[in-house]
Amino acid sequence: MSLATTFLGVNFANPFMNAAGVMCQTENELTSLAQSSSGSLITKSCTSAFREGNPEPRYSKAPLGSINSMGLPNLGFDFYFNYAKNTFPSVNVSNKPIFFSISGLSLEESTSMAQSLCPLATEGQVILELNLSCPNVPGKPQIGYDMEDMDRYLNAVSSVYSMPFGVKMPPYFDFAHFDSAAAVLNKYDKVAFVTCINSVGNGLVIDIDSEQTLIRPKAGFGGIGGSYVLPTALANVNAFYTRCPGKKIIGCGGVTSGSEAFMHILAGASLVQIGTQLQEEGVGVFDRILSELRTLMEKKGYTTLSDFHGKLKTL
Ligand SMILES: O=C(O)c1[nH]c(=O)[nH]c(=O)c1Cl
Repeated sequence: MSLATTFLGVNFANPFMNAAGVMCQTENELTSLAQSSSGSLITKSCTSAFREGNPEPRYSKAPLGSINSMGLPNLGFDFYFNYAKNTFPSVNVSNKPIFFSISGLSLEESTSMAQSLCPLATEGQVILELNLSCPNVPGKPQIGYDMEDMDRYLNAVSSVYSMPFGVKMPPYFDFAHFDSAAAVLNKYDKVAFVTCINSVGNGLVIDIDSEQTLIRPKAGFGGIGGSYVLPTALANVNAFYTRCPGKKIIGCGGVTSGSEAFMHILAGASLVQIGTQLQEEGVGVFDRILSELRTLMEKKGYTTLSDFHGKLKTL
């Protein structure tokens, strides 16, 4: 029985990692992930400069998951670059790969960061996940919901970034949108993986006792994560898995146990990101879900992920 896998020519001890944004903003959080049982980790989506983010409370647990409107708080590109280049190698006891998330507030900012990151990628130190789906920066619509904008971003980043990279996509809810988003992604061979999904944008969770919203920013509107989004996450994983045959899929959304991880892999995910459940449970979630997935595979007679990867059966 092995949960090891190869992704973009890199070896992973297991398919699990954090979702960008969760437990990955500070050095301590990143090092805690580096020394956890995860197979890899990803840095908080960064902008060129330090960002305070939205007023708190900006994250809340909710009955079936979470709501957040963090507003892209991060320590700035240089911090994460230096972490990945200098600090991470010294704390990376299990030699796990590290992903690097960027989310500029403009095409120029994202392109500039990608260009600066490229040398580290060519040295095999990082894998870029370009975030096209932050729902929480007031006045900045999600790039992934504007096909022409997404095309322009991918064209610009591809022209300065010489290595394979991936994109973090928003959830789509219509076959026409799966088709048009996949058509844009398939124009770019350098887009080697697609991470589905980011939080389901601009939900509203209400506390019936206080009759208030749970978070302060944007009148309480925020990205929804956790069990609420599992069916949408699985659908997006499978929709892009079938529409982008030359690309790998990373699944994100609603993974709280080995069962949901199994579903994501069955739907086509090669790696699996954990967000809300990691935020609520801590890094022990990786040990638990690894054990649960092993037990489930044993029960079904599978010994490797490829035994069931992408093998979802339809009726
Ligand atoms: O508010 C955030 O920082 C945030 N929150 C999300 O749920 N997804 C994102 O991509 C980002 Cl960038």
